[in-house]
Amino acid sequence: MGSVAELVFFSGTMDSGKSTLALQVDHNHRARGRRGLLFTRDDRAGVDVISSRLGLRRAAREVTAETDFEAVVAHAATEDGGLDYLVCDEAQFYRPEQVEQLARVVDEAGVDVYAFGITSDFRTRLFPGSARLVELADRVQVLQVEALCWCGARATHNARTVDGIMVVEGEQVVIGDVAADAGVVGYEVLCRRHHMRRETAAVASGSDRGQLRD
Ligand SMILES: Nc1ncnc2c1ncn2[C@@H]1O[C@H](COP(=O)(O)OP(=O)(O)O)[C@@H](O)[C@H]1O
Ligand SMILES: Cc1cn([C@H]2C[C@H](O)[C@@H](COP(=O)(O)O)O2)c(=O)[nH]c1=O
Repeated sequence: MGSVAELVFFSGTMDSGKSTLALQVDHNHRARGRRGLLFTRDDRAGVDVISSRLGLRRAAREVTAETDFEAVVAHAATEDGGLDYLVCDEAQFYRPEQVEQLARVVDEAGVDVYAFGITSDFRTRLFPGSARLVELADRVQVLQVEALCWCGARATHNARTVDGIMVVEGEQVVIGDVAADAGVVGYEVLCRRHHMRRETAAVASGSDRGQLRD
């Protein structure tokens, strides 16, 4: 507020509180009279919504491949009295060009951008949108709440399971959840050691469903 605008990337594994923090940041800025917009892409709960596992939920604008953030901000400046900040959830799914637009929104229009997303996919590879955010952000902030691996260590990586078995091949984007009843495709957060060993909680407990898939 009154200071130089920033592009901040809040990064963490799945289930580390990113969407909760996104809605808290929006709440705090809005409470002080700042004008902002919420964006997301492919939230688990559906389109046009940011949802947190703590139960918070707010309407948001759905980002598509066509979304042009500079145009949105320019339009708001002429029609709606301008914007002070953008909150951008699921930013890993944004196109690198859209992240560049966000950087220009900060530098040329003085609008703060708070982006939230996972850095790497189930193969431990960077999402293109997250890579661009790491490259361009003024600050990359790791979430304070530590998601934990089944062994108790800090979870740093996201594993994907298909029918309960960890996989390392497949489409980069498959919307899903970490809940035990997540469906055919699920996710589990692990420490690096157990991600590299492909040891999910089910494998560690020796359950039938927790076998290794070649
Ligand atoms: N029943 C619960 N009680 C307390 N905290 C919870 C509960 N369910 C989820 N959480 C918290 O919410 C976090 C997930 O928040 P969320 O914003 O949905 O994460 P992300 O967007 O990073 O996937 C969990 O790490 C946990 O701290
Ligand atoms: C690891 C990984 C995740 N996804 C998807 C799964 C979820 O829909 C989102 C992450 O949401 P969250 O709010 O951070 O829990 O990303 C994916 O498509 N591909 C992956 O490799």
